[in-house]
Amino acid sequence: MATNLKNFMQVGRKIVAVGRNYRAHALELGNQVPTKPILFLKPTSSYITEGEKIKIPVGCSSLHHEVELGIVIGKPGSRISEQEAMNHVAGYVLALDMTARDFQDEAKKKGQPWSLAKGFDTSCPVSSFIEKKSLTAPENTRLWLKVNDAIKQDGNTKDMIFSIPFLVSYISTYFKLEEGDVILTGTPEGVGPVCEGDVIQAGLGDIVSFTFQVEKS
Ligand SMILES: O=C([O-])CC(=O)C(=O)O
Ligand SMILES: [Mg+2]
Repeated sequence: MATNLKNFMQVGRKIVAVGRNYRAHALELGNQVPTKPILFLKPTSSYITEGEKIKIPVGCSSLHHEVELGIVIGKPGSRISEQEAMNHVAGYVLALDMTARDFQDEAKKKGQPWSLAKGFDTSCPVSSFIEKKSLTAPENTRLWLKVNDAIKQDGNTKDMIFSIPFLVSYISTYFKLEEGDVILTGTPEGVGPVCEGDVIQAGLGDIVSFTFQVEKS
């Protein structure tokens, strides 16, 4: 099994994201706490890395930050059991699931998909690949995010509703998981808007942090 996927962004063919996997975040946006995972896809063309800028999509008036733990798949599989799930994980990535909240609200009202709200260019800023052994407690790690030095999100992966092994198993029941694919595990509470010129910093425990600036399209 490949354990080093430094090039996961080139190798992986999909980003499967989980919505409302933290109770407090589901509630802060007036949504129900889910009883099974809510899944959506982001295209891999939405990846950016440090040095590139987050671009506010044309017509968006409420671009929200969502800091998330990403799981990088190393060993492919379908219908992976929860017991086997961690053997399919090659490592992790710190990610932002940037969300055009006004687009999402409109889509929700009209029963339309979230593809535009969640999948526009630059909507998935990521850190470099984190080796599995570097994150010893993925189920109990701090996730934080600051905008212009003010703390906005300060959560912990222990508050996930659905665990990492459960998500790998559940997702692989429907989507075959392949090398380099990324699962975004949802965001803790404290999401909010960013504007042109804002600076977003985020971190995962004391393992990795990154900085991204926001600009107009
Ligand atoms: O847009 C949302 O609230 C759903 C989502 O991505 C999350 O919970 O991370
Ligand atoms: Mg999200």
